[in-house]
Amino acid sequence: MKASIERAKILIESLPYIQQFRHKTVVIKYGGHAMVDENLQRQFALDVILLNHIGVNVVIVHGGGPQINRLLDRLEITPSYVQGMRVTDGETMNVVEMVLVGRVNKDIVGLINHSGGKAVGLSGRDGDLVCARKLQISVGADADALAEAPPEIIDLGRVGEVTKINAEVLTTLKREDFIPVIAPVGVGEDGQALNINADLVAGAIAGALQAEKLILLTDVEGVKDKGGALLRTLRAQDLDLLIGDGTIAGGMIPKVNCCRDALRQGVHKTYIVDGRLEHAILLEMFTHEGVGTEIY
Ligand SMILES: Nc1ncnc2c1ncn2[C@@H]1O[C@H](COP(=O)(O)OP(=O)(O)O)[C@@H](O)[C@H]1O
Ligand SMILES: CC(=O)N[C@@H](CCC(=O)OP(=O)(O)O)C(=O)O
Repeated sequence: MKASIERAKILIESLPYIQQFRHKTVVIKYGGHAMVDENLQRQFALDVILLNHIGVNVVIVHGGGPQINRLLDRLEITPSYVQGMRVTDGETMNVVEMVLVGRVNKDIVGLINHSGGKAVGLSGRDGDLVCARKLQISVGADADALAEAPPEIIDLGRVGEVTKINAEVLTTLKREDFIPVIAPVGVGEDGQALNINADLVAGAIAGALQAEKLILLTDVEGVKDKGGALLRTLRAQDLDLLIGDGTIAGGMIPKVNCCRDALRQGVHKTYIVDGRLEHAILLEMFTHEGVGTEIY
């Protein structure tokens, strides 16, 4: 009986959070590195279903970088990245779309539905949900180079940046209480597929939906300082300094930038959380201490 009363108390402790998040939109980015094993994937699906059942509008955007690399490896294609973005030629684009839309997306949808939820899989090409243009990045001259050397424009191939989110398809799904699961492949101006970093898609969708929260699940406890200590909070205006001095690097750069953009677009709160933690989403949303790093 004592244990049952304790369980009831825990449920009651969640009440303020349930009241706070009911009817609010929460966008969760499920990174490829966070899809560690079947047990964790099941816990992720259960967290999402619970949120949906208590009236939270959950939208999932997933990645799948490591999963793409496994197939590229079998095809003997060597992946390459510039500033955390995959260089994507035509053949690589086919693999990206096959893996993200055909495999990873369907696995997540299958898991949620098999566990009692109602998920629908989409890519950014469905209903022109994620419109994009070709991304061109410039790599500045480094500190040792001549000051007048112009920055080099790098062509990443079929890599996109989001230009517009057509959210009608998401509002239609929401009316029937479906959980959208979105693969980060966008539609270019020529109607062709563009490969977009999943963090950037999640941020843009959170902005378009004016989400209450954007939660990025990854494979570290959160953003760390130079000494490797977890930063529980981080001001958006301090990000450039930390990127400039190399404290924030690699795949963490698009993550923090997408949190900053999302905040600018009106998203209320943004978090970078360790997806390797069981029930990471519930811990972040339903505990006073929270987990991971909040960027505000
Ligand atoms: N300051 C930092 N704090 C934490 N992680 C960092 C930092 N700078 C760079 N990283 C790296 O960013 C990685 C997360 O990015 P990425 O591997 O692209 O994740 P995902 O696959 O989840 O999108 C971490 O595993 C870590 O190696
Ligand atoms: C342009 C670009 O880099 N696209 C990413 C899309 C998948 C992704 O972002 O997956 P994670 O979140 O698991 O890293 C890629 O091709 O890997």
